[in-house]
Amino acid sequence: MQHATDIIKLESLDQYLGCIIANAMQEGNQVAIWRKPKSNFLQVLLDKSGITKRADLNLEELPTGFIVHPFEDQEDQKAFFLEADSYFKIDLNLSLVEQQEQLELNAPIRSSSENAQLIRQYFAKSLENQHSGNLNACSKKDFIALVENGKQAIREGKLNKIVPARLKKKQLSDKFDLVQSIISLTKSYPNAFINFFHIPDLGSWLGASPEILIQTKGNTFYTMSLAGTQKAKGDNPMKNAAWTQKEIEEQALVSRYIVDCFKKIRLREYDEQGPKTVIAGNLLHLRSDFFVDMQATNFPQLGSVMLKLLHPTSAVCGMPREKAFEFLREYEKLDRSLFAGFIGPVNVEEETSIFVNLRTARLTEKEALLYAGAGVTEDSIPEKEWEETEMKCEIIGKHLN
Ligand SMILES: C=C(O[C@@H]1C=C(C(=O)O)C=C[C@H]1O)C(=O)O
Repeated sequence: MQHATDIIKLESLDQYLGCIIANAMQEGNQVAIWRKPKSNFLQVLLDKSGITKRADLNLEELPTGFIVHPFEDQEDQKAFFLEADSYFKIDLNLSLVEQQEQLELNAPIRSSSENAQLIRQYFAKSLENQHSGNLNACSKKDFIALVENGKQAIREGKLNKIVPARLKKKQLSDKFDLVQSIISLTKSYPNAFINFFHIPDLGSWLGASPEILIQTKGNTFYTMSLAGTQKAKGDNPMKNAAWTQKEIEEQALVSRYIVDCFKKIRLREYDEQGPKTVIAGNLLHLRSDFFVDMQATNFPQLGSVMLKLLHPTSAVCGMPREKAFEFLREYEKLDRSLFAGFIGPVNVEEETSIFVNLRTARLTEKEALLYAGAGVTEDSIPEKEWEETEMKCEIIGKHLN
């Protein structure tokens, strides 16, 4: 660690963060930066090995790190894993000087605009050679046809629910500054999991996920079912929210899916709370919370067991899962890549918090790729599902300037 006194030479937290990210990229390191919901800390983890590692999903046995798993099941049943060669956190409520003892600065000091330029150079130039699947933005007409197709499959009894997704592209302006985007996301979405990660082989992703896939902390296991979407309106959007039967059913299907996973492993003692209305950016969702005491139920590895059973949940894929997956492969044709996969810190400060990779953007030198899906049931109105994906894309899109 370089002497903390150098930190005094920095003007702001933004400049500090820029120095850390730019340097990590320049050195070929993998980096993950996140801010957990309702937290004041930006957590920073660097893997300096230069190797893109893969790890088993036995979370309890993993060292401190950050896990990244694509939407699609992996043949080797492993995930990408950044191992913490360096880990520290920044208190967003304190000045740099007040916390200099806790911070690292192994980076040359550059101005914020130099950092922004440098960071951008390390975003992928083009994705064409990294992808076998479709990387085209989806038109409104095509998405509506896809939703109609899904409704038809539901009417024919092939599916109960399907979650088609689409890709939207947004040009990045010359003044795009990753650090400004990260900071503005942390300020705008206090309830979200704000994340940025850069893995040279996988690219650079920035997101604000509202959805925990699994969390373990002490003896408590937690998961949630999150579905049903409407725009937050008025001064007191939570109070004004009224849910239709379509949304209530859509969310209930996700809860049922979670309970079915518990049943598979004969876990009977869990605490289910909700559903209640929650806010994510300018959207409202319905959410139920599930808690399990891992000690009382004698399930110390519940985090790993449930991770393997839950992903992909019917909130991002559909139900029944296999049929929904086949449907998406045939009709959606999108290479979802890491979108709707899972990401998050593993065994960091004795806690594992893995989120569904939603409300996310893949950053390339010139443009951002935004991904969003919408839960379709028999009663879906295709035009409204399109609008829902537009709003979901905007959650990240409007912070990329
Ligand atoms: C698929 C997405 O979100 C999921 C789908 C939702 C829905 O269909 O209403 C709501 C929350 C998420 O579980 C997305 O953000 O792209």
